[in-house]
Parts: sequence; C-alpha cells; structure tokens
Amino acid sequence: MSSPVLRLTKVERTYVTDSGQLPVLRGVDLELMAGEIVGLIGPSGSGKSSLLHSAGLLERPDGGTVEIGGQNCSDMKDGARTRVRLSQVGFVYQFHHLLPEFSALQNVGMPGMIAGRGEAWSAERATELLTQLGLGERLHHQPGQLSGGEQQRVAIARALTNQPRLLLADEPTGNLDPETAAVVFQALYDLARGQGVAALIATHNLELARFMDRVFTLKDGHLEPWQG
Ligand SMILES: Nc1ncnc2c1ncn2[C@@H]1O[C@H](COP(=O)(O)OP(=O)(O)OP(=O)(O)O)[C@@H](O)[C@H]1O
Repeated sequence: MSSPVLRLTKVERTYVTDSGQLPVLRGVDLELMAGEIVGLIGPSGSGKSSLLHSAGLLERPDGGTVEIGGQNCSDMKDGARTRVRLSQVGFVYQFHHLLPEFSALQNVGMPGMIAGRGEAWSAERATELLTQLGLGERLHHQPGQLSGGEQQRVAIARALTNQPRLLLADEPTGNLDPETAAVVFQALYDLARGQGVAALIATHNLELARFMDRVFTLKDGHLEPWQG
C-alpha cells in the first residue's frame, strides 16, 4: 500500500494574543491518499485556515508532525520546507489573486517558469490544464476579461501547474454564487481526481461538502468525521 500524500500527527497550533493563549489546533490527526478529495468544515474561527497553513508548510505548528509524500517536514529547515512546498503543494484561496496584466495562459504558466521548467513546458502545461477546465477559448484573456467563476478556474489551474501531490483550498467557492460555485467545485474535483492529487478543501458550503469523498468537522481543535 502506498504512503499517504499528507499525514498530520497530533498537530497543535496556539496563537499568543493580547488576551492570552488561544489554542486552535489541539492534536489534529489526518491522512490523505492520492486522488482523495476531502472536505474540512467548521464554524468561522474554528481553525480551518490554520490547519491548511500548517499542512501546507506556510506555518510551523507548535506541536506534532506534518509529512508530505512520506517526508517528515517538521524536522526540516526553512529552505527545505520551502522546496517541498513549491514542488509538492498547490494552494487555492477564496480570492483568485491572479496577476491582472497577464493572460490566463501566462498566469497559469508562471509557476512553471519560476520553477525553471522553461517557457515551452509551462505554456503546454497551462494550455492542457485550462483546456481541461473548459477555458480553452479563454487562454489569452486577462483576468478582468473573465467571469468570477472563470477567474477561479484559472486559479485552480495555476495551483496545479507544477504537478503538486497535494492541493489545499481555502473556501475556493466562497466568493461565487451557488450555481457558479457548483460548476467551479465540479471542475476542481474532476481535475484533482484526474491528476491523482490529494485535495483538502475548507468550505462553508455543505451542499458541496456532500460530494466529497470524506468530510471532517473541526471542533474544539480536533477533527471529527462529519455525519452529514
Ligand atoms: N496570527 C494569528 N494571531 C492570533 N490569532 C489568530 C491568528 N490567526 C488566526 N487566529 C485566530 O485563530 C482562530 C482560528 O482562525 P482561522 O482563520 O484558522 O479559522 P477559520 O476556521 O479558517 O475561520 P473562517 O471560516 O472565518 O475563515 C480565530 O479565532 C482567529 O482569530
């Protein structure tokens, strides 16, 4: 049996605030296998973003371990963690954060260029991803010339340019109307599944959560299976 793409073991995160210590993650355990699409729900402030930041190596948790692709990233120095993050993790946020003066093709190809894969590879990969997301006719449009749902699909493509093993999405449809949210979610789901990526998706949208392979609720700093 292959090892999990992501393994969190007893992950803890406590923020220090003016009014004292705020424990948000109190020992989170989670395993994600390749191709799994897993939902993360919980009330506002329950710690979903904090969990994604620890899992994606954007923050160091205060306790526990984060393993990506079988590598224990908790013992790594910052430089090594950054290399794992850039090569193995893709992020999608509520707002697309696309560069307005660049085309969809250029936005999606950029992570490939930054990773040194060259212009031809990056353009080919961007074209393939955008076409799979139904944007083959929008390659040369700038973000301002795209609808909200199209912009978010471009952001999803960009997150997958460098063929990450792990996709972390924080409210990827939170800024969209319900119909568009369903279309974008379906596109994300199909693409992640098709590419064999493990995805962890934080959402307030319980309608969409029902379509995920597994869903966890973040409650009192722990993950509990969602009963739906
Ligand atoms: N850097 C920080 N310093 C202090 N407190 C923080 C920090 N980041 C987050 N928090 C607090 O930690 C708690 C969890 O925040 P987090 O953003 O992870 O929740 P969330 O479940 O993603 O919320 P939402 O659904 O509203 O996005 C909140 O009470 C928040 O105010």
